Amino acid sequence: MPTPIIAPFPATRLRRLRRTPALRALATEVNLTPSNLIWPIFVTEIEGGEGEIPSMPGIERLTLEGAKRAADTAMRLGIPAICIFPHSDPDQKTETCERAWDPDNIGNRAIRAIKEVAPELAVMTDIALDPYNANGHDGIVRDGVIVNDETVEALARMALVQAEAGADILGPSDMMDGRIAALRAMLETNGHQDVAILSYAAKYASGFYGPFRDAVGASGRLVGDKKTYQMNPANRDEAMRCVARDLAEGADMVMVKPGMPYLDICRMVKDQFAAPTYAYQVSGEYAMMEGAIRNGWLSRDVVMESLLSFRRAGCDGILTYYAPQVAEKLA
Ligand SMILES: NCC(=O)CCC(=O)O
Repeated sequence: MPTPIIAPFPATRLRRLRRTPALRALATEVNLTPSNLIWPIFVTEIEGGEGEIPSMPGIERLTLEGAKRAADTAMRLGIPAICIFPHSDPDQKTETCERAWDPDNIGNRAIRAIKEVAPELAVMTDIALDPYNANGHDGIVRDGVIVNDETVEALARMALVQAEAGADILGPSDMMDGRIAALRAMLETNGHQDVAILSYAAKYASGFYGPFRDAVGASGRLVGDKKTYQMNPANRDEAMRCVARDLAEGADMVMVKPGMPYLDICRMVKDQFAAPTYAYQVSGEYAMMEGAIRNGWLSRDVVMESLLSFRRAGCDGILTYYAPQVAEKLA
């Protein structure tokens, strides 16, 4: 970091450059544009499953038709990517999770539906078994243990069908060891060498995911917690090891998740690795802000402020449920 030279007061008056909007514009250090945004959406296959998610006011689960409309909106607003999260039929969730690699599962149908109407929009996916797992875990559970290597094989199959359905960016969010290498090898050997991987590299075991689990219908299903695979919120060095490992295994981009409570990690990752770095402003962060805004306790300006904090922390982009609202404002 360069050391700023400060002449003694009154030669230096830092307020000079804050005096007018024009001067403040000239002295602005980071910006936010729609191209910094990835928009996570929930797509349901359940009859009547669409509509507002109570713990995420203003956010709806979409039908396939709704997902196509969202894709049109993203294109119109200059949002470069949509990320699909499936709300799948609870009766078809199993302990073996085979629907995760069914080409006709709701996630893969949504990829194809979006590509049909907006082929230029980048489609990102989620790679983890939880939407299709009877016990709500991201991996296969045997005798109460989330088994790593068998899960990684399942994730690689899931990756292949998503690539075949037309995904541009795969988002492994499972936190198993060795999954990036396995996905990369699966893509390379099957002619999908140009499909990108945005690794959920530093994903913490966080209470801020609560509303997301309501959104995808996983609440109440999870047996135990995810602490044997997601990271301890107390750890920083471990995040660096996770990111280094995922980049070395072939990740093209990396993510820190959640976002606002982990801005220190975002900054360290960007400084250390200079790779495309993203943060996920997760459902609980959305719920906190939106709940307070709707109660009149905070002004809506906090949304932009929160997103600028990611840019200041070095993030190239942000996954945020506020993407369309913010892009509309920036237009
Ligand atoms: N893989 C997605 C999550 O685990 C949660 C995201 C959120 O809470 O918004």
